[in-house]
Amino acid sequence: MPDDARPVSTADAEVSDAAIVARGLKKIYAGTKKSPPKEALKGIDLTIPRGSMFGLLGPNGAGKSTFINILAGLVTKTEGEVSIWGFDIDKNHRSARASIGVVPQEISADVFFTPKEGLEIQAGLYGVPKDQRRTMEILRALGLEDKADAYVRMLSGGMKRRLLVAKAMVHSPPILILDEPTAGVDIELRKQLWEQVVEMHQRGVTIILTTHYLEEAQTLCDTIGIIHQGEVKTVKPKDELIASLDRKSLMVVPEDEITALPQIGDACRTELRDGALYIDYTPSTTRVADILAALSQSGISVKDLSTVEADLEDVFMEMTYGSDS
Ligand SMILES: Nc1ncnc2c1ncn2[C@@H]1O[C@H](COP(=O)(O)OP(=O)(O)OP(=O)(O)O)[C@@H](O)[C@H]1O
Repeated sequence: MPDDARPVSTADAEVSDAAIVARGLKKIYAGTKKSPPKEALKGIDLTIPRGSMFGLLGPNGAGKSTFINILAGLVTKTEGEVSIWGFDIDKNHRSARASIGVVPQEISADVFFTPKEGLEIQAGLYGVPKDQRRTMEILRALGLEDKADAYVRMLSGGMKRRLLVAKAMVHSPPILILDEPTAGVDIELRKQLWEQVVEMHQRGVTIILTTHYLEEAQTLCDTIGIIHQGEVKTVKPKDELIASLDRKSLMVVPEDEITALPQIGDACRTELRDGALYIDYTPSTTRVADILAALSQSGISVKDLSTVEADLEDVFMEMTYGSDS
């Protein structure tokens, strides 16, 4: 990657410090006789920090694949600017492209080559000189060393996915993008794949992933972007995002059976389930002490209690389905 291709005159220092920067990015797919043009991205601004494990979330049709395909050079943007690792995708196309490895959604493993041959061919396509290739090292990192010379058709589904990750890494890009890498993969294989991705992240690779499994994003990602109907709804560190949802739930196990719901202020929603009392409240306006005082006034003695934090799923619902109305 030539150093002189780095942006020097760009006033925006953020561009050279970020893994990905998109500004006013629009994509309008042309219409056909049967369907009108589709504005899949409506001028999005998005900055993905270097070194992050970034989760790009959004419901079906939100524009995630369109965004990723623009980064991968598979879809042409209609308007706006994008830089990858500081390289503008129009002005420095080759360096921008060399800075990312993309793991596609679909398994399209080439059955005619062994994993080792497949990686060598991919490295050739990226112009990696023979003496700089890391074929066996990459296969080892992805737990495929002993399958280096196997027929690809003999590999399990999980191994084929890991082979796709290996192929995306042949040119040692600083950014790895995984588009729904675990859709339809069973839990054990998903775990294995993530272990390897986490290891790559620990070695310094910036990871960007889209997934439908919010639990996965919550466990793995440090930063989350939510995209909905072609617009970025939010980008925040995960913990901040979850905390920003001013909602918690208190579960109270009473000493004696509760027959009527107690009155606990207007801001709280109460519900009886399986003998326990669930109280949803907004931590910014209601203190747990006030709730406990109200319970005591209603003659309820508390045997046990625990709080349940909001999770990414709650945030996601609020940012997407909540904003439809
Ligand atoms: N080639 C295309 N031609 C026309 N419209 C398209 C094309 N590709 C995608 N779209 C439309 O653009 C919008 C965004 O699609 P995109 O695939 O980017 O969403 P997504 O968030 O990746 O969804 P999913 O999670 O289902 O993959 C959708 O309304 C989709 O129907």
